[in-house]
Amino acid sequence: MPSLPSMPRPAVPGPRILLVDDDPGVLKGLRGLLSDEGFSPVEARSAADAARLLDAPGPPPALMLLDLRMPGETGLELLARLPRPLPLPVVVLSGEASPGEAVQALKLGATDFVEKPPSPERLLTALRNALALGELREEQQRLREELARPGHLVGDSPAMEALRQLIARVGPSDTAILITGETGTGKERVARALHLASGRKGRLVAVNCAAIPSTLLESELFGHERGAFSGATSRRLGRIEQAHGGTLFLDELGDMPLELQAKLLRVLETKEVERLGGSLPIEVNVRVLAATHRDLAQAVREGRFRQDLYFRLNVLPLLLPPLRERPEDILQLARAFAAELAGPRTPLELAPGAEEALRAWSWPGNVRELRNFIERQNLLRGDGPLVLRPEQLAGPTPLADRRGRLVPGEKSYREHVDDFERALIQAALDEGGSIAAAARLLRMDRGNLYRRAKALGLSTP
Ligand SMILES: Nc1ncnc2c1ncn2[C@@H]1O[C@H](COP(=O)(O)OP(=O)(O)OP(=O)(O)O)[C@@H](O)[C@H]1O
Repeated sequence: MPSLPSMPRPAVPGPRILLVDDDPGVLKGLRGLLSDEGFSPVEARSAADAARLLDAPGPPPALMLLDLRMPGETGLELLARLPRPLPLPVVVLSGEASPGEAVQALKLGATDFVEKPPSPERLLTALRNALALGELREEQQRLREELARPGHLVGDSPAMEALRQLIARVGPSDTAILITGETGTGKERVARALHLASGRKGRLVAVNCAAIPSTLLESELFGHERGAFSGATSRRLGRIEQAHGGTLFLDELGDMPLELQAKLLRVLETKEVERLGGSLPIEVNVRVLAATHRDLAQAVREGRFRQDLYFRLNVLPLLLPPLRERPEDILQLARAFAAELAGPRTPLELAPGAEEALRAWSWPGNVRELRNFIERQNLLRGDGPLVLRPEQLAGPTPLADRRGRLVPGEKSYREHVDDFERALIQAALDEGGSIAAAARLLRMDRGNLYRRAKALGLSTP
């Protein structure tokens, strides 16, 4: 076969750089330098011209190189009136006489400044760094928006991909679903995603069966008529009725007392609920989602969980793997939490070894622990960048070491207190073997202990 003559490949246009300078000589020099380096320069002879170009429809240039001293509106004035966050990264060009103005420009959001006349190496380095930072910020903004979407699950690991597909498939059905997985793996978030995928018009009503004392759980779920028991001064709708037309999410179902399990099974089978003290069953249309970090099959064998309810809920089991089994998700989640907590203008930086340390850490509190970790580092950074370092991942201070040497600035007062509290609660959980026993050991309210343990990233027995 005759070979085709080779066609010249069309050049891919490089990033568009908006050059703003009133001096035609400077513009000419910059244009030559940047074109040779593969950029596509766009020129403006005044701040007003630049503002017009930025207002034009279509995506803005990738970066603006802005002279500060110009007749009419100055570079600083232009910078000050641009929307926040800045629509593009800005590097300023400042004459030697204007270091104060350069500092002012940085305060107004410019990424860097280069003195005039610029050395080509310095200028190109500044442009490349600013472009890289701009890309990072865009990525942060995208992650932040993703995380803010209710029910959105961050993570591209095969396990998360499979989970997303499963949610899309089973979300729209009315089948009850049991979501299992260690503490903090995202069970509640998955429940939210399932509710959104269901298209049901009603609300998602969540009940945490471990946080509500068992004596109150029944009236919380089923509601009561006036006078049903002492203190029932008026009729109250239970959570099951509140979820009518929507989804009832029973979190920590493994902690539901056996008698209530029987009542719940009846609701699932008859689609009716009876308020405490009421005489008539009320029809309800609810989709039930349940979650637990316990091994329910084991609980069934031990007689702590009803087998019939387990079978009824386990038609579509959905298992969330622990974070340590999907290390590909760790960095992506960390970046999403950083974008959420520190804002898109403070990208997450990783010191050498940090990525390895993040992947190597066992994350016993899973995604919640990772989020708490990023939140802590964000609080500690003050005005500085959000940098993760391997040594920040050293485990909680053991109780016995709490009188160890203090390293200046290493940890805040709050972090020391959290470390101490974490170790104390962990010790009580180890000793007691259950939330109730640990709460007794610490003479603490059970619900309160449960919430503190969660907040500190501990898994509860
Ligand atoms: N894939 C994910 N993407 C984004 N955020 C997540 C993801 N998984 C978990 N999270 C976040 O991590 C935190 C813990 O998640 P969640 O409360 O859903 O866990 P859980 O498994 O229900 O925990 P528990 O068993 O302790 O009740 C929440 O802030 C949640 O938004």
